[in-house]
Amino acid sequence: MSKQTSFFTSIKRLYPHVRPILPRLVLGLLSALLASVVALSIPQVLRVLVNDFLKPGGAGSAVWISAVVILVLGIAEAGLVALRRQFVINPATTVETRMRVSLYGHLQDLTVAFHDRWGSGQLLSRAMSDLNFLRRWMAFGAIMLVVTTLTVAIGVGVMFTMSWQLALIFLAAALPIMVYSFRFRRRFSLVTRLSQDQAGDLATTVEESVHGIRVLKAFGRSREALENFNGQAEELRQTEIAKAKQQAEFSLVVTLLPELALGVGLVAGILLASTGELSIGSLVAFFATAAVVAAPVEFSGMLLAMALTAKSALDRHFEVMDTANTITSPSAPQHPRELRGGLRFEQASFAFDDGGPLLHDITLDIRPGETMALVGVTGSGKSALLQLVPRLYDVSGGAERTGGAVRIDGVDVRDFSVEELRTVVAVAFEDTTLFSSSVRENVLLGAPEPTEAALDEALDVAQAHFAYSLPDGVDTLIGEEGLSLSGGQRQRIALARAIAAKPRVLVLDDPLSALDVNTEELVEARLREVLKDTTTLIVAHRPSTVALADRVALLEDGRISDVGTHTELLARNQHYRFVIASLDECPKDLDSELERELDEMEEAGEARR
Ligand SMILES: Nc1ncnc2c1ncn2[C@@H]1O[C@H](COP(=O)(O)OP(=O)(O)OP(=O)(O)O)[C@@H](O)[C@H]1O
Repeated sequence: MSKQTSFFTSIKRLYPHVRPILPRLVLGLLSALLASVVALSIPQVLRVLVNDFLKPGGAGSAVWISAVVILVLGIAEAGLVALRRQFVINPATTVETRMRVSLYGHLQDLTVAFHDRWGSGQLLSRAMSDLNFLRRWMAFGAIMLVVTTLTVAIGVGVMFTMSWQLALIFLAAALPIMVYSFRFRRRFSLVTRLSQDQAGDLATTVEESVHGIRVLKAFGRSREALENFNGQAEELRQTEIAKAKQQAEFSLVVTLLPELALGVGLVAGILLASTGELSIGSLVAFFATAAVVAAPVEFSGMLLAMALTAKSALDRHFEVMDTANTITSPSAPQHPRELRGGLRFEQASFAFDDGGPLLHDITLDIRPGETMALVGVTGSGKSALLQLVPRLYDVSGGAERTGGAVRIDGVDVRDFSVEELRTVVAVAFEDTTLFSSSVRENVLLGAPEPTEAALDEALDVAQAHFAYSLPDGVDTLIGEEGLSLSGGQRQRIALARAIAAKPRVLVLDDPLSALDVNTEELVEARLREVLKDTTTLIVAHRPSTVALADRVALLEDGRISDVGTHTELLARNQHYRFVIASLDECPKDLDSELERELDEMEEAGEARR
């Protein structure tokens, strides 16, 4: 949670967004203000009517004229209120949309480490309900707060001109209201922020359970999920009740005190009128004005609550917007003299924000066009290491660059422009994400030339021919809103996406894990052809994936402990044998496998001679 800021410090930050629509907001404000002035002038018509005409011998036509004037003023007031709406609604929705788009853009820029820390529901509630509330506040709450304050100030001024004694009684009632408002502001700020955060957590729970619905059902946990949700929803309900109670208490005070003042004022007014110090017309006009002033005062509880909620929504918005993106392009990006795809880790170290050191002193050289498999026990940091290449995470050491480096053709990946780096490097993860669009758009997402031929080639290499048989072929909508694909199908589309990007460096995180053995063999055969010119770093969880590689790097205790061919490592590295033995479908007898591999190599050597 961010540090506490004052109301005006927070609201001031809205100004750059509001500046373009300021003229219309001012027009809206003027309309509302004029509506209040019109409302305040109605009692003055009454005053003139009572003082000058409602007496024996007074002109009867004056009553009709007054009625017509009051009617015209009433219509003018209604027209001005409608005009306020007209002026502000459109621009306020524009501000809301722009702020939402800039939030979305910033979320796209922010690092993966940021997204690891933030629950999706918290971001969702900021992008949707907080900004929605801000729009309503700009279009209504903020304007009415200014108008109300001015109406009360003008109204009290008018009341003073009519009777300073009665006006003082009203002012005396305002003092406790001000003290109470101050206390209310502090308590309400806390509770409104709590309710927004709880709503965000609730949204995260909904999102998680919708995504995990199969697991919840399969493990029969739907009931527990419901109980957990119920608990969270109940917490939010309690907070909302606390909010409503505080608002109700405030409304009680701001309604009761002016009414009390009205009662005391009535007695004092009659006394003053009986002594001739106050005319009957002024007394009537005073109370009519007091009624006009009391309405916005009673309204002020709601307006204050709205303003505090808007402040809290803005604070939540800027918590995200103020988070700096630490993975950015340098001011003077560098390019390799010749892009060949040589990938080098130089004493690279890495730790997740909330974890201890995971990788240290990683040194590994992958030649241009070489395919290197990365093998290590589960949790050893293979995926983390891969993600350093496209800078999904940066090596440790920050700006001082004390945590080693990852280089492509000699250039530190931090010296590339991020856009260029991500065209040089393409990735496919085991856990695939497809977007709600067609197969074609998913596959050609990063393709330099999004042609039909590129699509066909990528689908062919990834053995994703099934895409042509989908209801609308490659134009079938897939992803969350589209047709559900099997795990293996999804992986093949994700692999096709990485291939279609035609990268110099391909980073694959066990991308074949969900394929059956036959399909995997076919994909591997085609991949071998395609990978000839592409430097590839591939996490291998299966011996068959290891077989795809020219060499294998062994990740052990946070460093690369050995590099060599599969056969070399089998022959000399005990830990490698242990890791291979623990992989799925591993050959049970590694010694026989080693002998067989060596025989094959010997035969191949003799054949060449
Ligand atoms: N976003 C994260 N924040 C903090 N810690 C993480 C994060 N992702 C992974 N870890 C931790 O870092 C360690 C290495 O994770 P990583 O996924 O790189 O391992 P791996 O070798 O790829 O594992 P596997 O073979 O099971 O896929 C694990 O202990 C994991 O719990």
